[in-house]
Amino acid sequence: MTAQLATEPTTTPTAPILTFTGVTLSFAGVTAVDDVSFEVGQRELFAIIGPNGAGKTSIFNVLSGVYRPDRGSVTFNGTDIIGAKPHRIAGMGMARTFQNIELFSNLTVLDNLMLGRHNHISYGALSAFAWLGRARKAELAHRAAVEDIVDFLELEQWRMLPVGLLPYGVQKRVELGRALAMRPKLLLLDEPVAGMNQEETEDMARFILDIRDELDIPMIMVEHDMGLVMDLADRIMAVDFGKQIATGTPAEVQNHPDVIHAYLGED
Ligand SMILES: Nc1ncnc2c1ncn2[C@@H]1O[C@H](COP(=O)(O)OP(=O)(O)OP(=O)(O)O)[C@@H](O)[C@H]1O
Repeated sequence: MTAQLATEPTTTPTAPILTFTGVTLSFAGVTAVDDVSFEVGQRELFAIIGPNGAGKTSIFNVLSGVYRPDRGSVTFNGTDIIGAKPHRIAGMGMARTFQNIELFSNLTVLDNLMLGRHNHISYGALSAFAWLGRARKAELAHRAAVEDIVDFLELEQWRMLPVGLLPYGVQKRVELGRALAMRPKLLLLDEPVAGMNQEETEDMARFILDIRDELDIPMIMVEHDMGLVMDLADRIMAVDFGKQIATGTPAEVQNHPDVIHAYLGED
């Protein structure tokens, strides 16, 4: 991996990249997130688990600025982000993949990845005209960064093909690539292996670990595949009916009586 994919420095090496403190979010009559608190370290793969309707997507939507919580605070890289618009939070370096693939299916892999660079392309039409050389140089740098991602995620054979023609598992990988193209300081993965077969799941697991260990990008992952979560996550938070019921290492969370109860519905 070349320097093209390296992220800019974060606040201090030991400060958490994200703090989520006492957050509550309600929709008419439903408390989707109920006084939830957690922190994510700068090299951490943090997973959020819980049964359907537990509040996982709502937590992601608070993080990425889609919903403003009723109470609580959220800081990202040392900055309070409550009330910030999604594009601003994305511009600060929080990238997200979605449960349902959100790519331009008739554009090629390379073009979809270039769109991920969008928030780093800082020259406007006028400055591009006045500083054509600089703009060209920037364009070349963006192309090089995208080619790095193609190598990293082993997408070479598909790079010039329209995304809509690719197998499902490869499309999910391209979506991950588009998030990486933003040079994120934090990556939110929403069910990264949902709908994948065994082989695709194993490939994705390998890439997620490489992102943490080689690119040093912290991640928050929502995932229903318990085997994957237990294998990959450094720490896990379990939620049920909007409440946080356990937070700890995979072994701690897996054996927690409230987690077993939430999943099995019995003691
Ligand atoms: N926009 C909304 N309007 C009303 N209620 C909502 C809205 N979004 C979520 N909810 C409710 O909040 C609760 C939490 O939903 P959420 O989608 O966050 O759960 P989840 O853990 O992500 O579930 P799943 O695993 O099925 O994706 C549910 O009761 C849901 O019906």
